[in-house]
Amino acid sequence: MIAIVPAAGVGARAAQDTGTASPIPKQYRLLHGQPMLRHAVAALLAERRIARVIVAVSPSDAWVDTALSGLPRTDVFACGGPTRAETVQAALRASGCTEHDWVLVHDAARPGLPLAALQRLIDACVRSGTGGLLAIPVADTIKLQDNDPSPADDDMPQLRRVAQTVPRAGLWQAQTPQMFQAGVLRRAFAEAILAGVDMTDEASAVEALGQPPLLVQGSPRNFKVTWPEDFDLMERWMS
Ligand SMILES: Nc1ccn([C@@H]2O[C@H](COP(=O)(O)OP(=O)(O)OP(=O)(O)O)[C@@H](O)[C@H]2O)c(=O)n1
Ligand SMILES: C[C@](O)(CO)[C@H](O)COP(=O)(O)O
Repeated sequence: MIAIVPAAGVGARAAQDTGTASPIPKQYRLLHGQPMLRHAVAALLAERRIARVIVAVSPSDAWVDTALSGLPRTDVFACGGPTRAETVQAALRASGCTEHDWVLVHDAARPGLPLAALQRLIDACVRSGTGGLLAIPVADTIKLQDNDPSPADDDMPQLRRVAQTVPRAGLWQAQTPQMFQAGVLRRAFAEAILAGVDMTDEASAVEALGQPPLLVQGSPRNFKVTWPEDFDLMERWMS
């Protein structure tokens, strides 16, 4: 069993408060004294069934060696692509995994993964022989925006209205890790590209193959650090 950590993003949304692109991608910003990426990799290494963690970074990355120095069972590939899906696909190609090897894909931007949640996912997938993902049931009432925002001006930001309330029963928010056998993932990526599926996660590619993944209870702690204010929130969880 291996893990792939896509870490080739630029963190544009997290840099929005600065008004300019952050000079350092979010996965290298410090949380509780260590780079976010190091926390994400260490969370995977805590599970001994994961034999190896592959971290996929941008070919122009200048930070990864320092961020991960001294971590065992960890390899870095400079195979990052323009999208998360392309980064994961390139890492999978480079991994040398055989058809039936289990692969867990976990965002560098989710440094708070609890060991218990990781173990729930691995146990459920291995016992059932089916791929799956961590996810949490939606807790809020869900609104769909209309398509007609008011124009923004100096005094007033752009305002939107509700088009409708979407029933939330049965809706889950997808997290990572997402765990599949390497052969399934390879076929899913290849077919999703041909069919033009918008792959924001691995599960959507596998769903398009007609193989429904398992939904395994994730954790609020495992949220994706995406916006500027998320760093403070994650710091608080970690302390
Ligand atoms: N071309 C890309 C884009 C994203 N990722 C990784 O995919 C994960 C989830 O993506 P996200 O949180 O959206 O990160 P960014 O793409 O960096 O963020 P943004 O969309 O705000 O720029 C992150 O670990 C990110 O580094 C990647 O490996 N390759
Ligand atoms: C994979 C993921 O983290 C599941 O929630 C998410 O889809 C990544 O999306 P992003 O748009 O790349 O942040």
